[in-house]
Amino acid sequence: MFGGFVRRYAHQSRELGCKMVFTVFFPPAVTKAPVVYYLSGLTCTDENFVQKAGAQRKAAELGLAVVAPDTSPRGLGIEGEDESWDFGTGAGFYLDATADKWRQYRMYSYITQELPALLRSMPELDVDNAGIMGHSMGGHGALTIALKNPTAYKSVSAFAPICNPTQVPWGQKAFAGYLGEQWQEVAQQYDATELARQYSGPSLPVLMDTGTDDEFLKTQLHPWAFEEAARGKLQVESRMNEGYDHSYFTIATFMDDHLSFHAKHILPSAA
Ligand SMILES: N[C@@H](CCC(=O)N[C@@H](CSC=O)C(=O)NCC(=O)O)C(=O)O
Repeated sequence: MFGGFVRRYAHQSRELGCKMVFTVFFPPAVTKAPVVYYLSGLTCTDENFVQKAGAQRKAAELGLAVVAPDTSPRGLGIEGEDESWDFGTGAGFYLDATADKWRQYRMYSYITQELPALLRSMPELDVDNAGIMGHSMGGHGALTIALKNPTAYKSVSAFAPICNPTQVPWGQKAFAGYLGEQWQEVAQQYDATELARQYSGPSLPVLMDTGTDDEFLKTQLHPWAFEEAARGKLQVESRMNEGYDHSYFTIATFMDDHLSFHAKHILPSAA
C-alpha cells in the first residue's frame, strides 16, 4: 500500500500459549522505521485496524511502521471463553490475568515484552523509537502500558479510550474475571486514571480524541476523569469532537492527526 507493505505474521506465543497473529505496515523508503503500536478494542482482531482505520497513507508519508496485534489469546479451550463479546476471546484487556482459570490471558506481557522482542528481529524496524495508540479497550491498553513503561514509549494516543475502567461496567467485568475475587485491591495498576494520579515519571505527551455522540461516552469511557488526574503530570490534549461516535469512521477521521503527533515525538528528527 502507498509504496510500502502490509505484512501479516503468525507465531506461537510463549506468553499466551497459542498461535497469535499480528500485522505490520512497513513504510517505503525507510531503512529503519520508528514503530507505532495500535491496540484494538473489544471484538477486534488485528484486521479491523488494517482494513478500517485508514492509517497506511499517512504512515507511508511520515515513514512510520504501524504494528497491530490481536486483542486476546484465541482457542485456548477455556470454558466460557467465547460466551460474551466483552470478556474472553477478543477482550483481553491488555492485562496479565491472575485468576487461575484465565492465567493464559497475559496480553500485558505479550504487548510489552514478547511482541517487541519479536519485532527486534526485523531489521527494518526501530523498536527503540516507539509510540503507542489504541481504541476503546485498546485506548485503555495504550494509556496504561505507556504510563507503566514511560521510557519504552515516547508518545501515547487514544481514540475513545476507557479511561477509568475500575469505575465502569466493561472494566469491572474484565477485572473481576481476570484478576479474581480480590480484584479491587490490584486493579488500580490497570486503570489509566489511577496510574495518572500516582504518576511521577517523565511528562509524556498524550493525545486523546473522543466523540460527543459516542454511545459509550457516559457509561464506559470517562475521559474527564483521566484529564483531571493527569493535570500537571502529563502533557494531555484531550479533544471532544462534536457529532462523532465510537466507530472506525471516527478513528479514520482523526488517524492522520494521531500519526503526525507520534511522528513529532518518535522520528529521529524529533530527538
Ligand atoms: N457488540 C458490538 C459492539 C462492539 C464494539 O463496538 N467494538 C468496538 C470496540 S468497543 C471497545 O473496546 C470495535 O472496535 N468494533 C470493531 C469494529 O470494526 O467496529 C458489536 O460487536 O458490534
